[in-house]
Amino acid sequence: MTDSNWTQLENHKAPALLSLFESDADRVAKLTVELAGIRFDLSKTHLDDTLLPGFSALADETQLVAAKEALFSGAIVNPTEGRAAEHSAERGTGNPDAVAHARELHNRMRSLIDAIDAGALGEIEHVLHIGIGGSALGPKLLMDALGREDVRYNVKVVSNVDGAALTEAVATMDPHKTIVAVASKTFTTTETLLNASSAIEWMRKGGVTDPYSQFVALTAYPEKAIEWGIDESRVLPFNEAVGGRYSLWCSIGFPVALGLGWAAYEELLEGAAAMDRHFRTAPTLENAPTLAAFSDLYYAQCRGCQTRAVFAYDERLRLLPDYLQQLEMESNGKSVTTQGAPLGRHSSPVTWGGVGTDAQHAVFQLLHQGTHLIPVEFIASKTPGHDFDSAHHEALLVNCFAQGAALMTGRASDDLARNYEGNRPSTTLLLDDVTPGTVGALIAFYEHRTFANAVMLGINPFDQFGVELGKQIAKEIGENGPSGFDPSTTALIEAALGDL
Ligand SMILES: O=P(O)(O)OC[C@H]1O[C@](O)(CO)[C@@H](O)[C@@H]1O
Repeated sequence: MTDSNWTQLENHKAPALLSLFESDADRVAKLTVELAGIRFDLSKTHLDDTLLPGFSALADETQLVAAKEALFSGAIVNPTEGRAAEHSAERGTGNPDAVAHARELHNRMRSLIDAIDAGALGEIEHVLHIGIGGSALGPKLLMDALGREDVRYNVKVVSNVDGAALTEAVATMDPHKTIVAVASKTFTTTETLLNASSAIEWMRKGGVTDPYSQFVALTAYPEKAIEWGIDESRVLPFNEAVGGRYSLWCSIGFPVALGLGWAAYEELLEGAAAMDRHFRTAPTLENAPTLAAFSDLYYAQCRGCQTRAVFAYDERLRLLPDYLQQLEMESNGKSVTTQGAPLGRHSSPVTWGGVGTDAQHAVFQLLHQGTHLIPVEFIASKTPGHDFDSAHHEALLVNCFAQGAALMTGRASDDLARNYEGNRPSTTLLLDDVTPGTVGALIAFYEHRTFANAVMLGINPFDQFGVELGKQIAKEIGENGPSGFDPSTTALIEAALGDL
C-alpha cells in the first residue's frame, strides 16, 4: 500500500462524534448493517465522509475483494505454511471440493453422535472435552452460551495443564458414563496429551477396565490419534487447511453437536454461512466485517489505540472476549508482512474485555476518564436468557446503551475531576437473541473482520509462529534441567523444581 494512503488517513482531523450526527441525519442508517439476526451499529465511531472513502481506497489498493475470493475459493492464503484456510467450506460456502469433503466428515461425526445417542458406547451422561487454544475456546464459548438449558449431555471443557482444572471438571462425572473427546489439530500438544493421559488414569481408578473405548479423537492427523490408542472408528478427522482458531465448525465442534443436538449445530453453521455470503458479496460500505475492520484500523493505526475492549452485556456471551483474544491476537499479532518484510506499523491491538454490567463497576472509570483512547464494543441481545422479572433485562440493556451514550456525549463540568470529555467511540452489536444461528453469524463476523484487517495491513492471519519459542524452551528445560538458561530462569527452576 502506498504511504500516502495511510498518511492521508492519519492526518485526517476527525470531527467530534456528536457533530457527525448533527451534520448527517442518516448517519445511523448509513453505519448500521442488519443481517442474520444481528444489528451492527458503527455510527458511534469516527468513520465519516473522509475516512470511509479513504479506507475503501485502501481496501481497493490492498485488493480486499481478490483476497476474499482467494479465501473462499481455497487458494493458498497462508503462504508461510503453504495452505488454504478452509473454515468457510465447513459451513458449506467456498471451495466446492472442500465443501464436499467437509460434508463427508460432518456425516461421519453425525453417525458417531447417533451411535452414542443409541447407546453404542454404553449409558453416557457426560462429555469431557480436552483441548487447548482453538481446540477448546470455541466449544467452551458455545456450550456456555447455548448449553444452559435443554442440554443433552453434561459437557465440560478442560484446557489448562494445571491438574486442578481436570480435577474440577471430573468432580461431578461418573467415569463409567463419560466420553472423553481429545481435541487437537496436530495431536502433539503436550498439555492436551498430558490431560488425556490423566483422564485415562482417572477412568482406570474409577473402575473402567477399557478407558480407551470411551475416547474419541478430534484431529487433522488421525494416524497420530490411532497411534496414541484411540480406535479409528472413534477418530473424527478434519481438513488440515482449517486453522486451529477457526476449527469449531469441523469436528472440534463435536461436543457442541453432541450436547446441543445436530439441528442446533447445523443452525450454527448456517448462521456462519449467512455471514460468509454477506462478507463475500455485500458492497464495501454495507459490509459489516469490512466496516468494522475500517474502524479497527483507524483507531489502531491512526489514533494510536493499543487496545480495544469488548463487553458482553449478556451472561451467555461472557466467554466471548476470551475467544476473541485468540482469534484476533493470534491471527494479527504479527510484525512481518506477507512479503516477509518488517510491518513498519502496529499490528493487532490488544483485545480485552469482560461482562456488563460488572465491568462498569471495575474498569469503566478508565474508559470514561483515563488518558488512553480505547474503542469499546458492546454486544447485547434483545431477548433475555432467563425467566426472572423483565426488570433484569431492561436494566442490562439500559446500562449497555447508557454506556455507549456516555462515552460519546460526555458531560462537561468545571470541576475537572467530574468532567467527562466524551467523544469516545464505541460499536454496538445487538442480537435478536442468543441462538445457534446468531452466535454462528457473530463468530463468522469476527473471523472475517480479522481477515479484512490482515489484508489491509498486509499480514498473514493464518500462521502463529510466535507461540513456538516458548514451547521449545519448555521442552529444553524438561530435557536439560535448570542449567544453560539465563540466571533468573535458572534460579526460578531450581527454587520450584530442583534439578528436575
Ligand atoms: O489443536 P492443537 O494442535 O492441539 O493446538 C492447540 C492450539 O495451539 C496453538 O497452536 C498455539 O500454541 C493454537 O494455534 C492452537 O489452537
